[in-house]
Formats: sequence, C-alpha cells, structure tokens
Amino acid sequence: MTAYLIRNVRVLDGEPTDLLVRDGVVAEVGGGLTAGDATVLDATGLVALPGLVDLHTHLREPGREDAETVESGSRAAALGGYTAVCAMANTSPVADTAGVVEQVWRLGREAGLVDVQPIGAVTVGLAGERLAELGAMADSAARVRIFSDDGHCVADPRLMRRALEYVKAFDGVIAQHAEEPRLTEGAQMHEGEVSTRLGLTGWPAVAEEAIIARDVLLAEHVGSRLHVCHVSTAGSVEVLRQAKARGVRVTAEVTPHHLLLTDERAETYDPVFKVNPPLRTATDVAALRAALAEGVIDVIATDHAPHAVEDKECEWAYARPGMLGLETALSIALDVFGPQWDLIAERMSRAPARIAGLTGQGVDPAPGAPANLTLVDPAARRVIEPAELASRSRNTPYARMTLPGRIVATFLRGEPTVLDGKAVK
Ligand SMILES: NC(=O)N[C@@H](CC(=O)O)C(=O)O
Ligand SMILES: [Zn+2]
Ligand SMILES: [Zn+2]
Repeated sequence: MTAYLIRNVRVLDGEPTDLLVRDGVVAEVGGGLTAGDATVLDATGLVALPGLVDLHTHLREPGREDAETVESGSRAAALGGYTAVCAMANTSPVADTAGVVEQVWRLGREAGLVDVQPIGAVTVGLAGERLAELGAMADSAARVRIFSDDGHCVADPRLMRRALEYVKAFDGVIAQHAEEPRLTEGAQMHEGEVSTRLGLTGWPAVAEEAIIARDVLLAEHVGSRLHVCHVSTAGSVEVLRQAKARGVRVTAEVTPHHLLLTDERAETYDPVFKVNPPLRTATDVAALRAALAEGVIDVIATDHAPHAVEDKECEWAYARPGMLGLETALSIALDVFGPQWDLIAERMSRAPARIAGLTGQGVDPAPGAPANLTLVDPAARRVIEPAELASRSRNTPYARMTLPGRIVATFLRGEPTVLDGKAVK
C-alpha cells in the first residue's frame, strides 16, 4: 500500500499543513513532515475535506445499465469528491429483498471507487401496498438502515406508521419522497405564475408540505426517525422548523439544483429542467438556502438521477424527471455558499454519514482518522461539458455553465480513487 504525503494543504478553514496518509488512515498532520517512502503530492492552494457522502443517489443497476451502473455512478461520485453514496431502491427489480440489496452492495465493493450503501424499499415493488422485508434487508450483508420508496411517496398513513415502527427496533430511518399523489396528478412543473403562463399542469407546494406535516406527526407519535428527501419549498422549511423545535427525530435534505435553479427554466421547454419535485420559485430558493445555513435542513444530497437520451430528449410531457448531480454538487455548494468549508463539510459529509450510520465516513482529516478525504481547488473554474462526464447519462442542467471549484484528488481508505482530477481506474 502506497503512502502519500500531501504537502501544504489547508484542512477546512485551517492554515496550510502537511498530511501523511498511510495504511488507510491519516497517520500524521503537521508542518514539515518528511516523506520517507511516501509519494509526495504538492497541494498548495488546495483544501482537504472529509470525503463527501451522498444520501440520495440513483445508480440504476440492476435494470437500466444503459443509463448508469454501480461502477459508472461510483466513478462519477469519486470524481465529484464522494467517498460514499446511498443507492436508491427504485431499480428493476426493485431493491426490496435481501438478495437485491446484497447484489448492489457487492457490485459497489467490486467497483471499489466509493462505499455503496444500498437503501431498501419500504414497500414491495414500491407499490405502496405492503411492507417489504425490512428486517431481512437490515440483517443482510448490506446492513440496510435507510428505507425509501423514492420516486413514489409512501402515501398510505397506516403503512407509513408501520414502517416507522418497524425500523425503530434497529434505529433505522424512513426516507420519504413527500408528494401527496392526489394533488400532483398529471403535474408537469411547479404550480405558480410560470405554469399558468405556459399552460402546464402544476405540482403545488402543498402536495409536499402536507405529507411532511403528516409524517413529522407520525414520527413524533411513534418516536422513530424520519428523513425528508429533496425538500423544495419555503413552506416545508417552516413545517420542519416547528417539528425540530418540538424535538421530533426528523432530518432533511435539499438538492444542489433546488438551491440554484428556479421554475423559470421551464420556459425553455428543455426537459433537462424537468425534475421531481419540480424547480420552485426564487422565494423558495432563498428559504432553502437560509434553512441549510441554519441547520433546519441538515444535508445537501444530490438526487443524482441519470436518464438515457431517449427518456430525456423528447417532448417535456413525456420526458422522465431527474437530473445528474454527483459531478457538480461541490461546485454548486461553493457557488451558493462560498468557501464556508466547515458548513460544506457538515452538510455534505458529516451529517449525511451520521444519518446513514456510516462509520469511518464523515470524519475530518486528523491523526488516526480513516483516510476518506477529498482535495478541492477552490480557485479553479471549469466549463461543464456533458460529453466529458463519467456518468453514462448526459442530463446535467449545468451544460456549458462555468462553475467554481475542481476536485483534484479523492482518497478512499488511503487509496486514491481520483488523482490530478482523473479517475484512477
Ligand atoms: N428526482 C427525480 O426527478 N427522479 C428520480 C426519482 C425521485 O427522486 O423522486 C428518478 O429516479 O429519476
Ligand atoms: Zn424523490
Ligand atoms: Zn431520488
């Protein structure tokens, strides 16, 4: 195993120092370390962060390997600075059995680029009718702790209650895609001025807020853990703020695109901007940014949702919702929040690792810490070229935009997965 001496790097907001990475851990931190047999990396101007952790990734394997595989998604993640991703269950077959979650977990280990932690489905086939084998998935080699029907809402309140009760036994968490389906039938974009002008059926904010309000009450009643996926409205932030003030065990995430883009993008009729929940208004974006800074929202999660060209480059109404996220998330965070490294580390690494219960992830680089880390060049700017992305899909909403920040290197347990901005394998 090669040792690495990372010279002249700033750890988060600290002064430049040296990091010695050896045997999978950060062995030493301090000025003027000697290399010995270590490979020296000059990291002048770079910032070291704990490896990023994504709570919400769609890897599409099994079933849609044309759009993404565990390996291609893992490579996109490593290039984005991630050392762990949680893989959503809406694959084909659905990850609703111990067999499927173990398959995804094994594929992740074989790719060896990030830790792939499978999420299990809450209900069989995501159909919302009966609970999946949550216990068997928890006891499997994949040790599932997060369950989600993402893509669908667990709309039946009795099923939601039972799921919350079930996972309490092993401190699991239900991650809800909050969308009251009766309020979003035929919806194409956010319900508001722009949808009225374009004549597209609207997806009202209240469809999200009503489910979050119900679910925080259910979580409070049961005393169990709820996580809210891709929060997108100012009203949702207020529901979460009140629930947290009461001590409800609820956490929440926001995506990079909901922190940056608004429903006005639909005016282009370019389906790359079609996503679920939909892009909202500038007022919502401002509320989400403030909530993330305050901690009412705990995490930035990508909701990386790769789609094949034929599912995306068609008429708006027929296009699948979803956007790529893994390779651009850190840049969007830097664009929105500036170099607030402690905030970025908390929201993109420590908090998601805690919520997912991933030991060894989300730990700041310090002596004895597992060497899961990423080196960022905050001064670099890059133009996003869809064809250059490692993802198998091309549906980035940031095509040809110039974004700040570049991931220079990523280490997984002391081994580089990215060096010089390129994937090692
Ligand atoms: N976000 C999306 O628009 N799409 C996701 C599903 C989801 O996250 O709800 C997908 O799987 O494509
Ligand atoms: Zn969702
Ligand atoms: Zn999703």
